[in-house]
Amino acid sequence: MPTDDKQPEHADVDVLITLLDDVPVPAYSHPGDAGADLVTTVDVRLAPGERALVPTGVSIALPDGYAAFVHPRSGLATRHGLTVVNAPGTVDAGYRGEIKVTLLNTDAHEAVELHRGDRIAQLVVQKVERARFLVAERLPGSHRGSGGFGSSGGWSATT
Ligand SMILES: O=c1ccn([C@H]2C[C@H](O)[C@@H](COP(=O)(O)OP(=O)(O)OP(=O)(O)O)O2)c(=O)[nH]1
Ligand SMILES: [Mg+2]
Repeated sequence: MPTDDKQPEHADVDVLITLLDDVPVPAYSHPGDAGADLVTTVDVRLAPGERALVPTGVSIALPDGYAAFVHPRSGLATRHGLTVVNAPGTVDAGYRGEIKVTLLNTDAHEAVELHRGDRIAQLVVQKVERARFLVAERLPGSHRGSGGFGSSGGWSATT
């Protein structure tokens, strides 16, 4: 079993990983962090409004009952408007391909330049429930009912 100094001393789950490139094992920056950072293996330049599918050089085998979610990094989002189009991207337990990140430059004016090795997103490993969907004639009542999409107010935007 490969080991890495940066791996947390106490982990909740072991996840097998293969490194498809010369990249670091995804690491948590601080104890207690939820997301382990993923890097890009390529240089990318995203024009305003442009998106790209960016390889990370890692593939993983999650245990059954887990999924991993590809989240944006808040610093890149705040400073450059860089986000993950499908945030959070879902990595299924059965997926053995390379994890990729669909980055989007939401900035209206500035291009974003990323270089090989830059940390571009973070991977959150979580337990997930699988549901059995049971078709019913009608659903049990609830306080919310069918209200949604701003039904609780607190919305000052006008169109
Ligand atoms: O940000 C992401 C999202 C997904 N994936 C990989 C892992 C995931 O298990 C697979 C499929 O993702 P998803 O189910 O979201 O995509 P889809 O468009 O429904 O494709 P598929 O028909 O293959 O399920 O793609 C990534 O590498 N990065
Ligand atoms: Mg799918």
